[in-house]
This record gives sequence, structure tokens and C-alpha cells, in this order.
Amino acid sequence: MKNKQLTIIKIGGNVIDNSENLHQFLLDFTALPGDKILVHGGGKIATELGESLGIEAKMVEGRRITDIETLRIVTMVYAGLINKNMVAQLQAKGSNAIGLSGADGNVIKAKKRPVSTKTYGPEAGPMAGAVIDYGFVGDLDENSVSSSTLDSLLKAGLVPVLCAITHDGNTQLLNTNADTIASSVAVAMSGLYETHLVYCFEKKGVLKDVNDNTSVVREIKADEFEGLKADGTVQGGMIPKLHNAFEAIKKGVSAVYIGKADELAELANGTFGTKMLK
Ligand SMILES: Nc1ncnc2c1ncn2[C@@H]1O[C@H](COP(=O)(O)OP(=O)(O)O)[C@@H](O)[C@H]1O
Ligand SMILES: CC(=O)N[C@@H](CCC(=O)OP(=O)(O)O)C(=O)O
Repeated sequence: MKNKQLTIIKIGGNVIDNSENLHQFLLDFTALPGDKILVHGGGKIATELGESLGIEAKMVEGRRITDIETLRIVTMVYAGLINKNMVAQLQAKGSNAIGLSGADGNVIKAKKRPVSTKTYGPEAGPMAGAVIDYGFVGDLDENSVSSSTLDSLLKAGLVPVLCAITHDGNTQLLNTNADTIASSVAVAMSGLYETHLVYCFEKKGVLKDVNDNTSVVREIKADEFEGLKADGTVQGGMIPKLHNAFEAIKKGVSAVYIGKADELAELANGTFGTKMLK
């Protein structure tokens, strides 16, 4: 029985883009007791910067097609602008944060996603039926995350802040979805700690009606996921998020929650968002 608890919190791009919400979230994150790791996205900001440079974002099944120009943009935005601002804000709030990409300390090594030979269904929109080359997108496996390096940082009293940039160990940086990073980090760390994984975004949880913030589903069991997809309750970015959440539970993470970033303080009294169950 592991008695030390570790909380892995992922914060999405829609919250990062709102300075008031981000400020409140970082205050609550700092106040959270115990060891913790922050994983951040920033897809919305990368899309906006790309557009201002004349590069249009292409997403398929929640993943960004990452050509060489896009890789430059996401590296600048995730590993630079967002990661360093987040660390500076956490430092000002009294959290001894250290910002890392997957290449730093070799904390996350990924494999470039091979060109897909499968054809995609109607959910892929205009890409339906196409063979997909995601470009410089990195996939993770059970050996990707260096739990010992992250553990050393935690033991030194530091709070790791991880962005969505990984590497292949052979000079190539890769773009990995931040929800996937959070799930893989939580699974890897569950060998050492009792781990809790918390996905924070702009809504109050998984909603029965995506436009009604009062319709939070309090608990979802793994075997209910397919039904929620099939009846259209969960769509878009929520599908890979829930997939990552249930993968984490299956592979040893003790608890997974999805909820609103500025309600993180409610974790302590068990009323935060949606809880995923086995
Ligand atoms: N049932 C649902 N409940 C809440 N959000 C949902 C639901 N179905 C689809 N969504 C969409 O999923 C989005 C979250 O996914 P995503 O944008 O990938 O998150 P993040 O900002 O954390 O990266 C929400 O903004 C919402 O539009
Ligand atoms: C491969 C891939 O899709 N990577 C993501 C990484 C950022 C991310 O996940 O950001 P959010 O959490 O804000 O969506 C992307 O570039 O959009």
C-alpha cells in the first residue's frame, strides 16, 4: 500500500487564455496540499498565433496535424511562452515550480506517430476516409515517462510543470496531446505514489447537455463511456479526454476527476466535477 499521495492536474488551453481564471486556478493549485505535478495544454493559443502567421490549424480526432512550421509554433507557445509564464506566476504565489518539456531531464520520450493506414469514420469530418499523416506528433507508451526523475524533483521540493512538447531521444521534438501526457504521467507515478488525476477545463464537468453548466454528471463508470459517445452526450475534445481518464483508472491511478478550473478547491470536499469510476 502506497501511503504518499500525488495529484497530477491538467489545465486546458481555454482556461490558460483567460488571465482571471488562470490566476484563480493557480492560487487554488498552490493551496492544494501534498505533492503535485501540473500539466498544461495551450492549443487555443497555438491556433491563434498560427492564424496570425497565416498557418491554419488542422485537427483530426482532437489531435493537431503538426507539420514542421506548426512544430515551431507549438514549441514556442507551449515550451516557451506558456510554460515560462506559468512557472513565473506559480513562483510569485509561493510554489517552487520548475518548467519542463519532455526533453528536459528526458522526462518524457515519445515515438513519432506513424502515417496511419486506417481510414477514418465520419467523425473525422472532411478527413473521413483519408490516410492521415499527423507529422511531428508523439505517441507515448508505458516506458515513456521517467518516474524516477519526476520523483527526484518532488523529493527536492519542486513542483514540475510539464508542457505538451516531448522528444524522441534522437534530436526530434514532438507534439503530444496534454491530456495524454497527464494520463501517462499519472500512470507512471502510480508505481510510487497513490495518484489522483484531475482534468481542469472551462466547464463544470462532463455535462448531460454541453450548453447547460447545471447538468453535471457526478459519476461515470467505464462501461457507460461507449453509450455516452453513441448518444452524442460526449463529443469533440471530451472523447479523447474521457478515453485518457479511463485508461488511467484501468492502469493503476486511484481517482480521476474532470471539472472546472476555478472550482479546484472543491476537490477537498468531494464535490468537484465528474468522478470516473472503474
Ligand atoms: N458532455 C460534455 N460535457 C462537457 N464538455 C463537452 C461535452 N461534450 C463535448 N464537450 C466539449 O469538450 C471540450 C473539452 O475538450 P478540450 O477542448 O479538448 O479540452 P481542454 O480545453 O481541456 O483541452 C469542451 O470545451 C466542450 O466543448
Ligand atoms: C498532438 C496534439 O494535438 N497536441 C496538442 C497539445 C496541446 C494541448 O493538448 O492543448 P489543450 O489541452 O489546450 O487542448 C495541440 O497541439 O493542440
